[in-house]
Amino acid sequence: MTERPQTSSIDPAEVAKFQAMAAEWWDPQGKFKPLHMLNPTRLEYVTTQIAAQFGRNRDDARPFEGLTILDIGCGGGLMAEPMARLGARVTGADAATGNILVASLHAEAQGLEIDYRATTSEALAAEGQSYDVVMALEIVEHVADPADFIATCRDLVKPGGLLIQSTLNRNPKSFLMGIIGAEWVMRWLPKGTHDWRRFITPDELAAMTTATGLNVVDRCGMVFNPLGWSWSLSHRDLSVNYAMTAVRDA
Ligand SMILES: C[S@@+](CC[C@H](N)C(=O)[O-])C[C@H]1O[C@@H](n2cnc3c(N)ncnc32)[C@H](O)[C@@H]1O
Repeated sequence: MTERPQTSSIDPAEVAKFQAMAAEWWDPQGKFKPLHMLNPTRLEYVTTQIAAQFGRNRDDARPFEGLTILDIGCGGGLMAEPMARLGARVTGADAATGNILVASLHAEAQGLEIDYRATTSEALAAEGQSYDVVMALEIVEHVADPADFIATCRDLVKPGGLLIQSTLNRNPKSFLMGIIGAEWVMRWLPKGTHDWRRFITPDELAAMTTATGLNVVDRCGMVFNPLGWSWSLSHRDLSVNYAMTAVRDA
């Protein structure tokens, strides 16, 4: 583990926003509707990357048996649950205690064993925890210092493991789609959920990730098609939502 001054990744105002919405995590028509819509596409991306890195066959019933996964900033567990169903040993961590309560109750009702913790990346790193895969999905735009947060995530990845991040690009189109479209026109998200200035371009995210010593091996867009009302993966279009995979050298 790299020695760095211990700073907090928490931006209290950001965490308070999610704490206030905690009860709505599992309502597909509620305040997290965009994440519910995006989830199958994110799952497709994440499972493809993990299967490729660890030589697993996604057609198996539980292809990720034996792998440990940390879902940092797990919210209500929208991604933690499917990963547990695929056989992984999942830890879900979130700074908002309300989220962890909702996530734990939901997993229990589903008969899923997930180790949910109200904590932060830096606290887990300080405990010396490490995982085969760290998923940091839609969180880097909400933390106090993205570069510092990514460096802590790197510490949490075992050698040979993966850090998979997803976030929003910063450009005029993402302002139109991510703020005006999603928050003001469609009202999919409460106004103010996102601050466009905190969105991160793929090059910025790749630079911050590479600076930690991780190797970025894939960047992929997640594209909303308003005609088909569907999402798809695209390695050509990273203009709004995108994901990035990085490997820690073995
Ligand atoms: C947009 S939500 C994404 C939730 C989940 N990853 C998903 O995509 O379904 C961001 C989450 O990150 C959490 N969060 C923000 N800052 C955090 C921090 N420093 N440590 C842990 N969780 C944090 C928030 O409480 C919130 O639940």
